This record gives sequence, structure tokens and C-alpha cells, in this order.
Amino acid sequence: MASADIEKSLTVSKDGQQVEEWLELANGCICCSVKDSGVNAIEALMERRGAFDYILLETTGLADPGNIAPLFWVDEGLGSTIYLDGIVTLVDAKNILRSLDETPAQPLEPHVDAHGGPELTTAHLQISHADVVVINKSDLVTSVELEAVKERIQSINALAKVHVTHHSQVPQLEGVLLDLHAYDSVGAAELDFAAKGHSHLDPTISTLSIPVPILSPAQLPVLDEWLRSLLWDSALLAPHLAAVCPAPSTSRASFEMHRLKGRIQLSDGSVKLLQGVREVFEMLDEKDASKGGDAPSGTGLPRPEGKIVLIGRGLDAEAFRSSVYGTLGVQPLG
Ligand SMILES: Nc1nc2c(ncn2[C@@H]2O[C@H](COP(=O)(O)OP(=O)(O)OP(=O)(O)O)[C@@H](O)[C@H]2O)c(=O)[nH]1
Repeated sequence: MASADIEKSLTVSKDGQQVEEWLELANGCICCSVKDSGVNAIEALMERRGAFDYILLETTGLADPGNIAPLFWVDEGLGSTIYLDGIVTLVDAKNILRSLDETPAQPLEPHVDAHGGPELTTAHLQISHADVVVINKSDLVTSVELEAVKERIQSINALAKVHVTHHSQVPQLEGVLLDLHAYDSVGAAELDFAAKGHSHLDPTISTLSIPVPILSPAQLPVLDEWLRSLLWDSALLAPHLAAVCPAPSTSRASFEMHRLKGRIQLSDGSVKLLQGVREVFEMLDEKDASKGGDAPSGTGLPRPEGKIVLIGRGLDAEAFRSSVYGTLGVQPLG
């Protein structure tokens, strides 16, 4: 399936004209290649044809965005001229609930679906990794059906912005489908929204929000270790169990991580932003504190805590919270 992730080559709209380009890659497609060659190919293309305003990659209906996003999520230090702006998933309001409940015709790749339990469908993967979900064909469903679709989507991915359309008409492109900056900023408001509930409306995937108290800079490496264990080893660090059971101090749980975002408030007043997709993650400095760190509306007070929001499979709220609080050695919040 990986080789079918990119449907077309690369379609570029320039001066009102659509230009289609094939990328020349060693093994013939973007998704099978290593990160650098995909990015290099696009940079080479831009050198030949001039810089583009946007690059829109349209995948096939079977694509797993978690395979593709890390290829274009380029480390700032590499000085690339392109960056991953965000992932947009188009949902058909009439059929999405059936798609989420169906048994996949083709088994998903084992590393994606190592969990067992309720079926993980391609629709789940495309919604769980999305930064924006456009619910189209809204004219073909009743308002009650539309509400059920919205609730199901938000229970899977409470971080994504949801737009309801017919014939895919959006009021504007900027900020709705383009210029999302979904990977270089993490607003406090979007995390607050995602924290509203941990719904199990969808049996397969859910969004989990964990409030994190103000940390000292010395606690950051500990948080980093917790994240590495979570994302690289699929293991929850469990230091609070160490006294009873000295080794191993991790508990291997049956979960899969798809997306992660967070804001960590530090005692020196600075803010660290967390971004992750599958096993790739980064911790960034918030460059412009006025961007997302505003106080909860009306209080005039600084935000008292940070937050980590996780999207994935088998997220046991109690286990995740006690693991992170135990690892950091802080009192549980919320
Ligand atoms: N009623 C209604 N029909 C729509 C809407 N959006 C698209 N359609 C119709 O649905 C049909 C399929 O639309 P496409 O845009 O080709 O769908 P698609 O997902 O791009 O199709 P593929 O890329 O071939 O998979 C066309 O006849 C559209 O006119 C909508 O919001 N409401």
C-alpha cells in the first residue's frame, strides 16, 4: 500500500495554470523514499521552475498520512525552503460513518495496526492524522446525521479544525486549507478545545488530553525521556512501580500513537511546544509568546499549566496520566 500513497505526481498551480510535474526519485515514488530525497526532489523542481506559493500533494483514497507527513516535516536545522503546512482530510458526510465501521478490505500494514481490538480503517488513519477535516456533501444528510458525523470525527481527533461544506466550497483558502502552520505552532486555545472531553464515541481511536503543571527547565529531559519511551518503544514509563517491581520500570501497553501536540509552561516563563506524528516528534521553543500563550479569556492571568494532547489507539487515560506524573515526580492535575 505504501507505494500507492501518492496518486498523482505533483500538481502545481502557477499564475492560474495547473502544472503537473513528475518527481525523479531513485525508487520511483515519494512515499517509499527516504525523507531527504523527497524534499530534495521538490527543492530541485523549484530551482528549475521558480519557487511555488504552495505545494499540494493529493494522495490516493487509501493513503496513510502518517507515512507521508514525516517525509516533509523537515528539521529546521536542514534549512529547507519547504515545510509541512498541514494535513487536510476530506470526508464524505453521507458515507463516513459506514467507512469507519467497516472491516477493511485490505489489511493495514502490520506496523500501523499492531493493536488488535476494534477495526482500524483507512478512514480512521486519515482523520486521526488530519489538521483540518472538511465534511463535504453536507446537503445529502439531515442536520441530525451531520451532528453525528461531527461528533464521531471530534471524538477521534479533537485537535483538527472541522469545516462543513457542500461541493467543497470553503469561504477562503488561507487559514482554512492553506497556511495552516499546523506543525510549527501549537495554540493554547486548540489544546483547550481538545481537552473538553475524552470521548469513546469511536471504539478505535480517541483523543486524550493531559494537563501538565509548570515544569522547571531541569524536568525537560525527563519529559523528553517519557516521550521517547512512548513514541519509540510504545512503552509507558512507570517509575512509581519501581519500588514494588525494580525492573523493568516500563509497562508495555497495547497502544498506538498517531498524533501529539503540547505546550509546556516552564518556571522561567518560557514555553516549549511539542509536535509529533507517529514516532517522530520535536520539542520547540515558542518563538512568539503572544501567538498562543494568551491567558484564558477574561481572567487576565497567565496560564497556570501546560497540556499534552495525544491522538491514538488504546489510550487509557488513567495509565497515561499516572505514567507522566510519576515520571516527572509531580502531583496529578485535573
Ligand atoms: N450533492 C453533492 N454532490 C457532490 C458534492 N461534492 C461533490 N459532489 C458530487 O459527487 C461526485 C463525485 O465528486 P468528485 O469530486 O469527483 O469526488 P472525488 O472524491 O474527487 O472522486 P475521486 O477522486 O475520483 O475518488 C460528483 O458528481 C460531484 O458533483 C456535495 O457537496 N454535494
